[in-house]
Amino acid sequence: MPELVFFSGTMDCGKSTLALQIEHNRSARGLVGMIFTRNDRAGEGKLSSRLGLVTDAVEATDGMDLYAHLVDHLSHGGRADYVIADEAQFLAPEQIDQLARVVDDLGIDVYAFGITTDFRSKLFPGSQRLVELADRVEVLQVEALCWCGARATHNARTVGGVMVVEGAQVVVGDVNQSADEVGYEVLCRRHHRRRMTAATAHAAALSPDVLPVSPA
Ligand SMILES: Nc1ncnc2c1ncn2[C@@H]1O[C@H](COP(=O)(O)OP(=O)(O)O)[C@@H](O)[C@H]1O
Ligand SMILES: Cc1cn([C@H]2C[C@H](O)[C@@H](COP(=O)(O)O)O2)c(=O)[nH]c1=O
Repeated sequence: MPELVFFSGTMDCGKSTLALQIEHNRSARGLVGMIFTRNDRAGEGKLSSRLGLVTDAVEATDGMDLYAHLVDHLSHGGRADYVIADEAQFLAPEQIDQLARVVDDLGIDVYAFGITTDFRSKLFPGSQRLVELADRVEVLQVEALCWCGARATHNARTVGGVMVVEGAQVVVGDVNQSADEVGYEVLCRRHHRRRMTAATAHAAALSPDVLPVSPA
């Protein structure tokens, strides 16, 4: 049975790498995929991983009907044995419905990859719809870690290393950004709730308030 599978996890846990591996393994066996992406850091129409691999993809723009795109492709003699959708959190809920229709009406497997929640721990609309519709939700096996060593479950947005909680839901960016840039850091829930990033934890550890005081 064809499936809609949602591979989810925090930022930097290997989702795009897995998407590229699935693409590689299938194309090595002569299968042909249709790859969608949206707002990849490498630029429009790219699916990239931090391991340095990148492939061309179809940019899923606002209002684009992904089901109609597939039907048009197939009816013009194109082939699609499976579909990959990376950065699926950025897709509109209607586009997730269209991907479900690809599975049900065209009998094609769809593998979607994305982060579930934003920097405020709120579901992205596209991810919410995937959780609602997917046949399976798979959490990636490679755990991203919080600075404290616990499993990272949340995405923090940072400015100069300090966690922020105001701003637009969508701001394309990366982890390990330099000091003044807007960036992201993955944290465990405890430290996300306390807004404690690696930089602020380090600063607190250096503060005289928390240093052990030797008796005079
Ligand atoms: N220099 C490196 N050496 C080995 N693994 C790396 C290196 N850089 C990144 N990675 C791996 O790549 C993962 C990020 O992969 P990526 O597919 O870009 O993540 P995602 O799409 O989930 O944001 C990291 O969690 C890590 O496992
Ligand atoms: C938490 C969060 C993330 N984003 C952006 C930042 C990146 O461009 C992508 C995630 O990409 P990755 O391959 O999973 O690292 O999402 C955002 O726009 N808003 C957020 O709240």
